[in-house]
Amino acid sequence: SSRASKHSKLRTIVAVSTVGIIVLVTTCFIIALKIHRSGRFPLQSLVRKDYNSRRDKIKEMLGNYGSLAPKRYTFSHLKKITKSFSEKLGEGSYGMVYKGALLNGHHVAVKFLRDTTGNGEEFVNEVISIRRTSHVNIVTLLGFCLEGSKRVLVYDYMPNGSLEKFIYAENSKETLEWDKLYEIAVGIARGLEYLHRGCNTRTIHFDIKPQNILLDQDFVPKIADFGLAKLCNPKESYLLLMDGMRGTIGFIAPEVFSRRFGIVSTKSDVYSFGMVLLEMVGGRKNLRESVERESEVYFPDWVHSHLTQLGSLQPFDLGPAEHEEIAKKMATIGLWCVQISPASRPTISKVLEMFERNIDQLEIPPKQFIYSPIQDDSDDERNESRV
Ligand SMILES: Nc1ncnc2c1ncn2[C@@H]1O[C@H](COP(=O)(O)OP(=O)(O)OP(=O)(O)O)[C@@H](O)[C@H]1O
Repeated sequence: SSRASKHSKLRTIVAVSTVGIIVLVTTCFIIALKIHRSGRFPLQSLVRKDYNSRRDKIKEMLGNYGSLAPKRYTFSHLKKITKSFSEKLGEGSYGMVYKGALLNGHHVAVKFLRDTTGNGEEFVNEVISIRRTSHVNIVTLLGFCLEGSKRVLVYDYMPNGSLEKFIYAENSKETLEWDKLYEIAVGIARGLEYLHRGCNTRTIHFDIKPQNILLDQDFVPKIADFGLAKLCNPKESYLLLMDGMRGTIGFIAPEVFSRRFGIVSTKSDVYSFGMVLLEMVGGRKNLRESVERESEVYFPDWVHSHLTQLGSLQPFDLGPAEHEEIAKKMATIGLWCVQISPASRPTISKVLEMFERNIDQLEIPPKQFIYSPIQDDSDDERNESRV
């Protein structure tokens, strides 16, 4: 019987302690819930404080630039102005691009960035710097959206799309006249000169190619995708650049790939610009591809030998003499820009000077051997920076 009474005592103790623990846990839960509801829960206020201080910081950063600051859009607003992202303009290495119309009717291109780097403040800093890079030949960034992991840029919409469409046009309606092509070439060079010399910080674009030259309603060229390499994962962007080279051979300057020097400079942009010029000359009649396919001659070499041996660009059917002059001028400047050694290439300001001259005042550069080893001209490059 003493064992039975011990058992019953033990059961009582266990029951009482269980009830005690349940009461204690419930009480703690109710107290925590009350504090939470009152908004005085310390952890919650810490999180809120941090969120508020980041929001205030971003507001302050934008406030410092007054009307020059990029506009901040909410995601729901972007959804509304793009009619729930219904009109896709395309997809590039940085993400999807959709067409939208602001409430005042102004058309915009809304670009979703994927694989972005840095925190919100770093993102806003870069966005401010892109916005401040303002020039008639650079696509205008109007604003951005930053909500959680969503990072979106809002640009002016360019109704004539990219230069690529016109260079390789099959349809004669989409072919641009030589004087228009020439104006576009000069416009791109002006935009590049601004990036290299005119804006607050010397800037290398890294990815000048016809797809990144957009045309407004009057065919004024605007350099696009400027500054994005800094906003998105750099490793990824670098790999994408390499893809770009494979896809559109020669647009990335050879030194960008040189593991030996790893040096890029404003002259790397000049190289890409030269390739764009040559594409404009050769692509207009879709000649480049047929030259390379039929003769296996690298197109810049083909242009070089025609200019030096024949003094003309036959078999182009260039029409009036002034067209031939424009084509020869663009080709000659293009050849100077694609010199293998960055030191032999002109600066972009020099390129603009060359555009001012007559064709007979322009020398044809020495022939280049694209596969020859790259010289170490790192001393010549005062403006260089490392990849
Ligand atoms: N501001 C804009 N106005 C009109 N169309 C645009 C604008 N920005 C981009 N697009 C179009 O959206 C598509 C995707 O552009 P995006 O710049 O993202 O990629 P891309 O330049 O084609 O390729 P990559 O990013 O690899 O250089 C392209 O067809 C481009 O012409």
